[in-house]
Amino acid sequence: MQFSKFWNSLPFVKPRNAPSKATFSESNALLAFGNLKDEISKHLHGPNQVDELGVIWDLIMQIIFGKPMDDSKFLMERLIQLMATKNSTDPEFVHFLERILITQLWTDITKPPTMLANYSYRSDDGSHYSRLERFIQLGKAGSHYSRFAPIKTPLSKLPDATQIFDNLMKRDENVFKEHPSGISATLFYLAIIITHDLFNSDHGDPTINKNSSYVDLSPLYGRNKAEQEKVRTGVLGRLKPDTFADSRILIQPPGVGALLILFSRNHNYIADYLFQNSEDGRFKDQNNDEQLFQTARLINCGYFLRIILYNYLRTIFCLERTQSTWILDPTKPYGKSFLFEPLPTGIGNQVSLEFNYIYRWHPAIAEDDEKWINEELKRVLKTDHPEDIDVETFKKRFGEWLRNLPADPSEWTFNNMKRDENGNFPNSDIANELIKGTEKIAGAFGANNIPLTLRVVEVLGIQSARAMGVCSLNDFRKALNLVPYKSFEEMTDNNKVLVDKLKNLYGDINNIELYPGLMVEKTKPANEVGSGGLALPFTISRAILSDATNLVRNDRFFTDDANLHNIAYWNWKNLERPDKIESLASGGILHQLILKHLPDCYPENSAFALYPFTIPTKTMSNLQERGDNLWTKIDFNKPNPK
Ligand code: HEM
Ligand SMILES: [Ca+2]
Repeated sequence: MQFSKFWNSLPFVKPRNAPSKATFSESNALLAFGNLKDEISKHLHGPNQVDELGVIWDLIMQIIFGKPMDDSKFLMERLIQLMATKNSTDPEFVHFLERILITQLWTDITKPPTMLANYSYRSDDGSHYSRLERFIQLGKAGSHYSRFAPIKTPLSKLPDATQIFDNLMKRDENVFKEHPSGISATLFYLAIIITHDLFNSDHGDPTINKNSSYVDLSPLYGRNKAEQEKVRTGVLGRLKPDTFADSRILIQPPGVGALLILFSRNHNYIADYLFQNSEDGRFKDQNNDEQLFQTARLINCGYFLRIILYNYLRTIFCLERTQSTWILDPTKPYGKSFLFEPLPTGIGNQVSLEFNYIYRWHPAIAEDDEKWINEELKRVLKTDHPEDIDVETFKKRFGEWLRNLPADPSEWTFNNMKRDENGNFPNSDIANELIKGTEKIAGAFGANNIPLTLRVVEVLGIQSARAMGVCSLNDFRKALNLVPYKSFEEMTDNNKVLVDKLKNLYGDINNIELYPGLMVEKTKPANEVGSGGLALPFTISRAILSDATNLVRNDRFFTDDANLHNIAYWNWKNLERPDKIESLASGGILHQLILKHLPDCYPENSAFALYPFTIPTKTMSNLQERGDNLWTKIDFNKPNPK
């Protein structure tokens, strides 16, 4: 309970120096408390006075500071005795004590309830994540996007979307700008899995998100029952070999599919392990496909989250340059305390339109991947010039291509990789894509670094945003409680060329649309601990943290229901390597999947396994910054799996 609310609820306290209005200072609060204690003691008489005051005071402190109660002291019982004896002589005082007691009892139980006895697994389509009957659809696949920011300034006389792309966003030929913090393409392969988990806009109605609003590995497991059934074997909770559900991954650079296959293999490893080792014997029954599948999925999603927190976010914060293994963990419980309401967990989530645009990170595409995508798009869109295709033809041909894929995803392939007789891709093919991804430097954020071949995708994005009434960059900033930009100069860090272009296209700083604005605004300084890992555009760098916190904290399978029973007492150390390897990883987890599921492809101490999200030369210089000798224990050579 908030202190000020509690304070105002007290019936007779008129402290000296108490704050008169909503303003609050801790010293005033303490003074006021002194007064409260005096006031209470006036109502206590006889030999037990001091003792009784102690009982009441302990209870008040427990309510306010959320301290656990030592029930061996029988506080509750003694308070009841006190109330019973005083009721006839001092009813007002007893009324006050009752209020304290009832307040404590009432706040003990979370309202509305945050855990239910059923639905302990992730549903196939993201329904039933919120435990409130009214909200069981929240974030379900096929829902509308939510909207984050209201439109305060109507946008007017907007330039043609192609003009915006060509002037502000297009990567000029042979002018690839490298990422200033040495981030590798592999970091963005993970980012692509995250974004394809959260966003899947319906071409027919872009206000609809065909995916669930939860980080639940839907690229692997599918977005509904039909998709999920296609990737499952129906036996012992296993997935089909090296199979994933989201066909959109097939036109991504092959490293994205390779990374997703690590999670596919990880699922089967977990399911097999549970079947063979379940401590409480719950998987004894060989027909128990469903329970094994669901439990393995919960655990696999747990690995996904851990990799996001311990590898991805740490690299984004540029923490590898320090000896600290700190992570920002949005799942932490924060209970009742002095000044704060408990911070809810597991309440459900629905991603917004605006965040779909916040996460379009096409400037980061590596130079070599750009070439690859261009060839893919030529094939998929049946044209020699994907950059010139119009939006309607793009939707039509992309749709056709998706529909013509084999119905069974275990027959899909990418980058011409061949499955063996068991249906698996060769370890070395998967490893090589990840290794190449770590070798490739990503593109820098900021203006004019989006591959030309994605022109139609960008034009479609800008046009859809207009049709749906997405707000301006400044309105978005206001909604996030960031000061709006006052001038083009401020927004671009005085980049004259950009200022001129923006003036010509938009006229007024408040007229700049959200998405083009995000792609053009100034970026955070590179290589600085805090946010310099990704060196994102200012507004994006702030927004993704709010979004990530909500996504993770509001997912009950990462919080309230992430209990040991639901995951069959899985030991998270299961995939750990020997201590001497773990001590090289700065707390990272991803190497555990790489080394386990791609055996004999990497030396155990390879920078490519331990730090896949920065190019190896950069990993070396980052680690050297730490001031210890960790870097000397790491093998920076490119592995050569066969
Ligand atoms: C590396 C190569 C990439 C390719 C070939 C690619 C391709 C595409 C395509 C074709 C679309 C339009 C999809 C549609 O309208 O159906 C799209 C949208 C999108 N892309 Fe990318 N992209 C790439 C990288 C990235 C990266 C690195 C991110 C961010 C981490 C990203 C985030 C998004 C998002 C959020 C959308 C909107 C999705 C939706 O609304 O359904 N993409 N991308
Ligand atoms: Ca999802």
